[in-house]
Amino acid sequence: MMSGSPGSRWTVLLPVKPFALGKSRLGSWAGAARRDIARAIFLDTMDAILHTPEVCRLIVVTADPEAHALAAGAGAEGIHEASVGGLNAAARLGAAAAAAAAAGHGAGVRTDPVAVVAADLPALKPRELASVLAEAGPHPRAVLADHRGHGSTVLTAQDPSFLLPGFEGASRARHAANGAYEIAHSGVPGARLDVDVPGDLALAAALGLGTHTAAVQANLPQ
Ligand SMILES: Nc1nc2c(ncn2[C@@H]2O[C@H](COP(=O)(O)OP(=O)(O)OP(=O)(O)O)[C@@H](O)[C@H]2O)c(=O)[nH]1
Ligand SMILES: C=C(OP(=O)(O)O)C(=O)O
Repeated sequence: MMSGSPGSRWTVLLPVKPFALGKSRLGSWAGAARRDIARAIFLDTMDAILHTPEVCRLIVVTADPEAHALAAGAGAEGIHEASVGGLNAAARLGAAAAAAAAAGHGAGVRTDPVAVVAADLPALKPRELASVLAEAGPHPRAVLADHRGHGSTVLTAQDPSFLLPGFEGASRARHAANGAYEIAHSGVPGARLDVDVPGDLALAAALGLGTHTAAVQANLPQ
């Protein structure tokens, strides 16, 4: 749980859409439970990040008061998003806060690297995130492709001022074209498995869901 040890140096930005709006593509299958699924997936993603020793700071960026309360209860920080302006705008808000914190420490103080992590990774394991961050570390910017190879689930930057988020659509190619090093895909399936459609949840279940998502999923049509 965010040890603050000498090896823990990453700031993770975790943007999440209000639970009542997010994961709309699960709606026709999950019905009234869609909100519960969105919340559970966020909680499992956040738990995995908080149990990653290399992470010293977690900033949740959201317009949802419930997500803020859950983040605070878990020991994370929150940044309020005044309007739901998309993932890139939320990532930029978080990166600006991380950059401001670094500036506040004065000249010559090392800037901690930042990683934006998608909040829809219910099979993410701390050892996977640790491995992704270790590989990303030497590169100015780095990207992890999602399980389809089309989108991105993690984007990192050594300097938060140069995160340059280009999520949405074919974001893996966009991030790579914009200079981000492509992180190797082997051994981190949970870090790549963003849940967009019902079939993704079955794929995530095969990898091992976090406890919150597993509990909600048990009451849904299989
Ligand atoms: N803070 C914030 N997070 C966002 C926003 N849009 C998307 N996200 C988050 O970015 C991640 C990837 O987004 P999507 O896959 O589009 O997720 P989603 O919008 O919940 O799903 P759909 O409604 O099915 O498109 C998810 O963890 C979302 O919660 C936004 O406007 N603000
Ligand atoms: C926002 C993105 O993903 P999704 O496919 O989950 O919408 C993305 O991969 O850039």
